Amino acid sequence: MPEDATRSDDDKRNSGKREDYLAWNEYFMLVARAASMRSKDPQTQVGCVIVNEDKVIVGTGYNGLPAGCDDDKFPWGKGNENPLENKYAYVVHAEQNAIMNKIGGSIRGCTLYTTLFPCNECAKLIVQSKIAKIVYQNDKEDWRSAAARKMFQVQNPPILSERYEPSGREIRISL
Ligand SMILES: O=c1ccn([C@H]2C[C@H](O)[C@@H](COP(=O)(O)O)O2)c(=O)[nH]1
Repeated sequence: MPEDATRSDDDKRNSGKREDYLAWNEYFMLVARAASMRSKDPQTQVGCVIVNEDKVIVGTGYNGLPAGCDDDKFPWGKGNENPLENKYAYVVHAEQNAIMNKIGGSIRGCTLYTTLFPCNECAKLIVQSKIAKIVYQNDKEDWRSAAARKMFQVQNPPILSERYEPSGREIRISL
């Protein structure tokens, strides 16, 4: 029997590659979005992915408490007069976690995908790590992101930042 006779008609017609695969930007932003879903912050969930020049993910993170700090015992609010009772005193930012969690050595030249444009504190670490480019989804456009942009722009070469262009693709995943 010829080998071809064992293949279904569908197989024979579909001899090319799939065309609706995720684009790289969609893929990395989707992973950043998935990471953000681990956050316990009731207001703002941020996810971040660091990708090297070979398009390999070398770090991921989301905003959460430092190791050993119980999610149920530390505050998640932000309106308390006592700074010790606000989340800001404790939360590690998504970008900070992704940088801290990176596998391997240097992340020089990597691209950082984040669901929220980095604040000034994250920007300091991004600059020091020699990350080359930021792809972001949302921007609070406050003084913190302005300070971050200022630090990115004075680098030589500047750290590029690009707003993620939504593709319009909808993904429904049952877990
Ligand atoms: O670059 C950033 C900026 C902020 N975050 C985290 C820190 C907090 O958990 C939230 C911000 O909370 P708001 O209630 O919106 O002020 O986002 C981050 O991970 N990365």
